Amino acid sequence: MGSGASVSEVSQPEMLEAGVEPEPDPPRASAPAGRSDDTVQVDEDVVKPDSHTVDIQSLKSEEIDTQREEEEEEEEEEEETTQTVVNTAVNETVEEGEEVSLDFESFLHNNGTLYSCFNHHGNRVYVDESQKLQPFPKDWYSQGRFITPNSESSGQPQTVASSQPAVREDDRIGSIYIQGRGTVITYMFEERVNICRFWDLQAGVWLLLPLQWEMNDEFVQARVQRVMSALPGLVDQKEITAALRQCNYDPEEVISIYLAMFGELLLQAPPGADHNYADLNSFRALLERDRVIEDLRQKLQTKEKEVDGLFQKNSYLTREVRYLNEVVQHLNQKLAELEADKQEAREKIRSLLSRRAPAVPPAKTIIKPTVDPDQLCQVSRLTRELNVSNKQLRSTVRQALTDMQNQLEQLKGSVGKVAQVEQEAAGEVEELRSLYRKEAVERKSLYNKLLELQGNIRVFCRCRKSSASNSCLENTNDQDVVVVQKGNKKKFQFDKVYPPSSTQEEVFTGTLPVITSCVDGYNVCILAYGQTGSGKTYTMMGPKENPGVNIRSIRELLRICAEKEKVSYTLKISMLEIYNDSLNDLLAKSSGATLDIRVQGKSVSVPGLTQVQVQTEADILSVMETGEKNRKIASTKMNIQSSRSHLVVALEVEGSDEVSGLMSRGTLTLCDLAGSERISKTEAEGQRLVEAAAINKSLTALGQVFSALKCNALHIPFRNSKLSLLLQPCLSGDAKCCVFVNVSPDAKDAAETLSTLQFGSTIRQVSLGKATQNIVPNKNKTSQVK
Ligand SMILES: Nc1ncnc2c1ncn2[C@@H]1O[C@H](COP(=O)(O)OP(=O)(O)OP(=O)(O)O)[C@@H](O)[C@H]1O
Repeated sequence: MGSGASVSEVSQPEMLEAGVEPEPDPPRASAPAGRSDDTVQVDEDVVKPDSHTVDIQSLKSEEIDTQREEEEEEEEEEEETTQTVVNTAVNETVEEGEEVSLDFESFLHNNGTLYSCFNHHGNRVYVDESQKLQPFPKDWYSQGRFITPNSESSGQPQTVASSQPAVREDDRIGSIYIQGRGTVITYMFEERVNICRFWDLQAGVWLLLPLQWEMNDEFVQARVQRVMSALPGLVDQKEITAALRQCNYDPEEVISIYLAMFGELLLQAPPGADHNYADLNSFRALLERDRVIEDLRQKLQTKEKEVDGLFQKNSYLTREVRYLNEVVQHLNQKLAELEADKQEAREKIRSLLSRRAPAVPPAKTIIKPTVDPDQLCQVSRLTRELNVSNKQLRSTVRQALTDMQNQLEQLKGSVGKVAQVEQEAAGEVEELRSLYRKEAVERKSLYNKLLELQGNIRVFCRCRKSSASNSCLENTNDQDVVVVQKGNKKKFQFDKVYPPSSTQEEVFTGTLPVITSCVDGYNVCILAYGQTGSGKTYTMMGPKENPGVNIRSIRELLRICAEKEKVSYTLKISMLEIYNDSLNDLLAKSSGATLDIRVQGKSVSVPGLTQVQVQTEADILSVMETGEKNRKIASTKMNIQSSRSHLVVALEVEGSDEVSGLMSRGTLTLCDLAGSERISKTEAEGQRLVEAAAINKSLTALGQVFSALKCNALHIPFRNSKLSLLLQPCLSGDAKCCVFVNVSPDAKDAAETLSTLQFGSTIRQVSLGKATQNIVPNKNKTSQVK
């Protein structure tokens, strides 16, 4: 709209950008900040031809007609009313932050005089020759015309009606019902700079429609849904609405922009579809990190393949060398044999020659040769042949030796090259590994930051199933639960509210993120709080055929451990119960010995507590079964009910990373608290009274710890009970905690339900300090993260 619109038009986008919802009160008309002179001082500079209100009149001409009729009916009061308007306009002073709407116009009288006018709350005044404000006379409407900048430039004078800009076909006029405000008329301007606005009857101007209101509009909702269905990874409806505004409510344009920015990542729903990222930038950074890690992993795989190829080539060449060595050896052997043959032949010749030349008889004695000349010829031929073959053999062997030597030299050269390439590849692999380690650590820290943003303590409310027709719970939705007690209603908010119809699987899903953290080396605790019979044991342990959080979280933990091939994990389980403020080891071979808690600095331990090393789910189930059995035997012996004690199952997870050489140690503590109940209500006596008092004392101490954490007290009273002391590592700085507050929907339990929800509400306001990872370098490994 025009510059005559109120200051609220300027301030609204700032509110929307900051994600602040405006007050539901209708905006009041006021002067724009820094333009307080608009109210009274009318000088030539300020009073310019302007028709900012005219388009409004065209849209709402009926309203103006009605207004005029009313004015005629009140003709007697006209003088007085107009005078009041003038006085108001003249005397109006602008307080800081107050809004005034003034619309400036020029009126050309048929007598040729141009008057500066302005309109305040539907009342028009003009500036007369002596620069004084006068009420605009009614008969002047037929004695002149209002001039707009357009009509001036074209030189075509216009009537009041014809100066109103037409509403284009593409522009959309609608209405929306806003609670506390009624139905407001909305208008979506086609120009990109202008966004959804509504007509404020009171202020008489078009105001920006707050983003939150706009999200209620069916037209906008349909487009938001279109974007969300095309991009399941995009979950922030406010962001989508803002993007739609920027794209002139064109969902296809929004989809193509997001796809161009984030690729196909947004085509898949984020892990945990009910997950709402508090900080979309963290989510994007996380996705970006994942992409980098994936690239690095692929690079690492390529390099490893290259190294494998080189190793294969190397072993092939080694085999070749070995074969050639064998050939050389064989040829040497043959040469030796030939030498021996040659020697033998020589011997033979020598013997033949000696036989040919016998002892010389005395002179003149003619001795007939004893050797047959044919034989001799044969021998000499043989000798010649032998000599020739000997020469050939020598040259063949010499040639073969030279060839082999050459081949050996070549092989030596390529082996050297292979070694060099291998060395280079090993260096690259090491570099990639260190990058991978760095990225993995960074990813973990980002994941952890995400959890920190969501809060290190998450509180869930689970409503038990009920057969009673009277329910004290109503209006439950995803995060809110309302308790009705004696006609009074009280609403509580939690990270998630599980209605009676929720399944064990759905309830477990809420705890998934913290289980991943336990494997990464954080102390993690899941505990159930609530009155007796509200479903704590059902939530934590559950029946065998439909197990609860305990078994499911252990299963998930084992699955994550198995997934990490390069990390070897050692798991140890312990089980204890706290009855009447004393600790009983449920896995001890011999019963009876009570345990104590030792505190050293920040570490809390139970000396003498049995820890059993486990590997599989079956191992864990069998250990837990033993613990449960021991708990029952002990409770029967002492004539107590097992549910009158707190049960604490702790699973210690120690990981050793082969690649990074780092050691991590996290603990998953699963705690089924004894039922909170009022002694007066149960009318407990004797042993039962002592138990109830001990339970209440320990739960009160736990409540005091949460209250102290809530107000960041310097002293946190962990030592007030064994329960709170034992849970100290799960509730102080370096832990992540999920608390289930279990409630009964029965009307008769309304008081207990209310107090349980109040307890849960206190916990929800606690934010633990920054969680720290229990990671140390593995002493057996030399490599560490740099
Ligand atoms: N969500 C549920 N669906 C079906 N049955 C349930 C549910 N929650 C609780 N129950 C049933 O209600 C009864 C009481 O539940 P449970 O023993 O878990 O209560 P509890 O809070 O652990 O009590 P206590 O403090 O005495 O140990 C059990 O029979 C259990 O099977």
